[in-house]
Amino acid sequence: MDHPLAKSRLSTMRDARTENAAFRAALQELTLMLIYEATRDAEVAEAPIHTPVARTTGYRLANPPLLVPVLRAGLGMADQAHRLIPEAQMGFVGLARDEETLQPTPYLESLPKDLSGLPVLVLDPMLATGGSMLHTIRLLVERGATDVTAICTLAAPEGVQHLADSGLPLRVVTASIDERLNESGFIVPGLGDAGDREYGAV
Ligand SMILES: O=P(O)(O)OC[C@H]1O[C@H](OP(=O)(O)OP(=O)(O)O)[C@H](O)[C@@H]1O
Ligand SMILES: O=c1cc[nH]c(=O)[nH]1
Ligand SMILES: [Mg+2]
Repeated sequence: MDHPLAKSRLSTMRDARTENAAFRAALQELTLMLIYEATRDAEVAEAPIHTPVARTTGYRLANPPLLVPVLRAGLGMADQAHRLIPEAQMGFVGLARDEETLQPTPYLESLPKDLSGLPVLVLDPMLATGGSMLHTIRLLVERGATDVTAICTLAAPEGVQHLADSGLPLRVVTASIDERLNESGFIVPGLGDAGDREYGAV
């Protein structure tokens, strides 16, 4: 997504001087824009409605998606996404990346059993090596999902390539593909550890 307002919110998030509360606020506003972009081609159902003046056609999402925030950092996107799509169901995945191996360690999985026919929007601000997103998407595909969109505020080229190489059915909506990963697996220039910047260091 390329939009001046998205760039402005992402810059607030990147700025090391931005405190937790302002970081969460900017993430919420950017989430609104990313969800708006991700649902641009969503199927709509029509039904006749009456305005105070005339009869016209009303629209709603034909097949509301499942929202899946990846804890912790994705939790900061969940309420905003739900506000935009209140009829959506929500599932949860909890992962913490091992600082040495960079592999995701799963600690929570709360998803509907059957996802066939259901579009899924995965919410995680960061796509770095792509390991956490791939783990999450595999859980979804195992349950029959065939239409998965990863919503990330920013991504590393290495992570995008990792997802592309997986051959899994997915697309990525992001406000930026940054330069690279550094030797510690952090996105450069990035914004640091998204979970810590939302909620404090663990
Ligand atoms: O693409 P990857 O290399 O897998 O890295 C991305 C993951 O790292 C962050 O979570 P983290 O493990 O820091 O957990 P947190 O949200 O609890 O801080 C981020 O929110 C992603 O889930
Ligand atoms: O730069 C990064 C990489 C992984 N996870 C984060 O929160 N930030
Ligand atoms: Mg983190």
